[in-house]
Amino acid sequence: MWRFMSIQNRNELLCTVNRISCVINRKGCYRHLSRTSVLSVTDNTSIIQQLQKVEGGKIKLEKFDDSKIAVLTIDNERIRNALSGSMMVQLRDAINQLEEWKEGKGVILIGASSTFCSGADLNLAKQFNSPEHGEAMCELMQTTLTRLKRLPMISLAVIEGKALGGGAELTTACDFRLISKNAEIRFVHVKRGVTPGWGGGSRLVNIVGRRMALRLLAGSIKITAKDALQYGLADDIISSDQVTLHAGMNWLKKIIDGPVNSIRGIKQIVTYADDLGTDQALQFERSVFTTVWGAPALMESLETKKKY
Ligand SMILES: CC[C@@H](C(=O)O)C(=O)SCCNC(=O)CCNC(=O)[C@H](O)C(C)(C)COP(=O)(O)OP(=O)(O)OC[C@H]1O[C@@H](n2cnc3c(N)ncnc32)[C@H](O)[C@@H]1OP(=O)(O)O
Repeated sequence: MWRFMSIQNRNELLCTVNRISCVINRKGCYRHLSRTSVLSVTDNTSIIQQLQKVEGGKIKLEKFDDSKIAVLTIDNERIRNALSGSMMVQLRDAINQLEEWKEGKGVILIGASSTFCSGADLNLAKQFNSPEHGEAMCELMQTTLTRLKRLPMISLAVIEGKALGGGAELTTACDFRLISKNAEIRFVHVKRGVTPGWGGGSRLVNIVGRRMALRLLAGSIKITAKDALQYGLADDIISSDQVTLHAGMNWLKKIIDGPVNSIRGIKQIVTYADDLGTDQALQFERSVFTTVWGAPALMESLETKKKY
């Protein structure tokens, strides 16, 4: 449960989200005071260490200081960018780094080698098939993806090729989705006799609504680019003559053109509104506003008549 706590002083706002306490400062940056699990207190450390031993592939994080956009690449070409155990842990570590990147305004999630992600590595599912392993993997992935969704920068999934099972779930952890003309998203979980477990089921309801989510999940319906746009799952289609990463960068740059404090503040306001009741969200919005009102970006724009 989210709990607004107090304005520390004019410069800092202290709040807690479940067991995570964070402080938001005048620059719109936040830092965690503690990083315990968002969703569970179960100590799954040893199981996560076992999962981590299922190696293969990598998660690459690049931060571009000029555009203030980071690119997270899912790279496990041999098995169509399926996530090995070590990649799940690397994804968590990359989110740690992004939380510390105070200048960042945007983040792109993309797959290497012209495809997005074919879900969890099925070899991992074969080796670690107990409910305890399922619980530990879900906790790791849900916590990581919840933190991705709540980053104070705007996130975009750029989908080329296939996003299947857990791969489809990953796309739902981003604020926006761009999909290339021939790409496909499919929640294939029922075909494997399972359900979503990385938080994608719950997030899908928020994105497309309850009835459409039921259809897409239970029916394991193949979602083309055109369908995704029509269902509100994608925000735009990338035409075949465009390089997908460039198209994603250009699309995102238009949204994050404003000053860093405003962009990060807005993302946090929207995140809180999404997770809190209206009263708390309004209170939080007011509190973030006090960190930008009278701050250098506004004063400079008043002084020089500059518009961002
Ligand atoms: C919580 C998430 C979790 C869940 O609970 O649901 C999951 O995500 S489970 C995984 C769900 N995903 C799938 O079921 C996708 C399975 N893969 C495919 O359907 C196809 O491979 C593909 C992704 C459509 C690509 O087809 P194609 O281009 O024809 O290539 P191949 O089929 O020949 O695949 C090449 C190579 O990759 C291996 N592969 C693909 N996906 C996975 C995966 N998820 N885990 C492990 N390995 C995967 C595939 O077996 C081939 O290997 P080789 O036979 O050794 O060449």
